[in-house]
Amino acid sequence: MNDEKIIVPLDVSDLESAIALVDKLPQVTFWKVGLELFTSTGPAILDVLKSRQKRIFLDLKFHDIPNTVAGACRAAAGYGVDLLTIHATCGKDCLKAAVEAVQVGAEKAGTKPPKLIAITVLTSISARDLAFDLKIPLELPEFALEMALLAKNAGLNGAVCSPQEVAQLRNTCGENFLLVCPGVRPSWADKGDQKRSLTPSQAFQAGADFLVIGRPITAAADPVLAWDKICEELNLG
Ligand SMILES: O=c1ccn([C@@H]2O[C@H](COP(=O)(O)O)[C@@H](O)[C@H]2O)c(=O)[nH]1
Repeated sequence: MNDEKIIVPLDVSDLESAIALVDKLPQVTFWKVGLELFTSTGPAILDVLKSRQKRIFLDLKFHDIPNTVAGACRAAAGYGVDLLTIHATCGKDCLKAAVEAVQVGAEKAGTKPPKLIAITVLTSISARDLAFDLKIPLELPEFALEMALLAKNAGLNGAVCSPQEVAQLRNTCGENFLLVCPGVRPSWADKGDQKRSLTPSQAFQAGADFLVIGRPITAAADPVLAWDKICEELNLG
């Protein structure tokens, strides 16, 4: 295991702040670009990250009808990013269309297709939210597993899941299915809106391939110190 397994989100609203964060943390090799930054500033940040030889997780969480999602996936695959997200709850037809679309988009742009990974159940959703607000009749771990299997059977490369479900998904979906865990919190960090979290070492031990850790680092008084503390706790060099 090494520190390239920790992905840090650039959850800021403008390009200047994003670049400042990237420059403040040169140790970070894998950055996540999500809805806030991409919606406010477009793809410019992707070129900045590529020019600094960073890996990119484009976390746009597509969720729409198959034709629309396929179009978005074709476009996103052309950016030459490493990871791309879609919600598993788009359904089987949509997931299959997305799998084909990333290949087509990447080929047209002459780039490597991104690994397409499906959101199972957002880490900000509790078991109570799922049952009482979303009216899903399955227990949360079972629903997360069903979403991961739907994605796997549709040909996706992996899933995004909470560290609390990662062991079960690893056991069922196998070693080659990529499992990326947000909702990770060191014992000293505030949980914020994350409702199903574990610590970084617990998440890796449970079988995560990659962790997404944002505010414990980016909102810390000293982000470099917070990053070093997490790496130290994980014995990473
Ligand atoms: O289920 C999900 C899917 C994506 N995310 C994203 O991960 C980061 C987490 O940031 P923190 O500051 O560590 O909470 C954020 O960009 C989310 O959009 C998630 O949290 N849960």
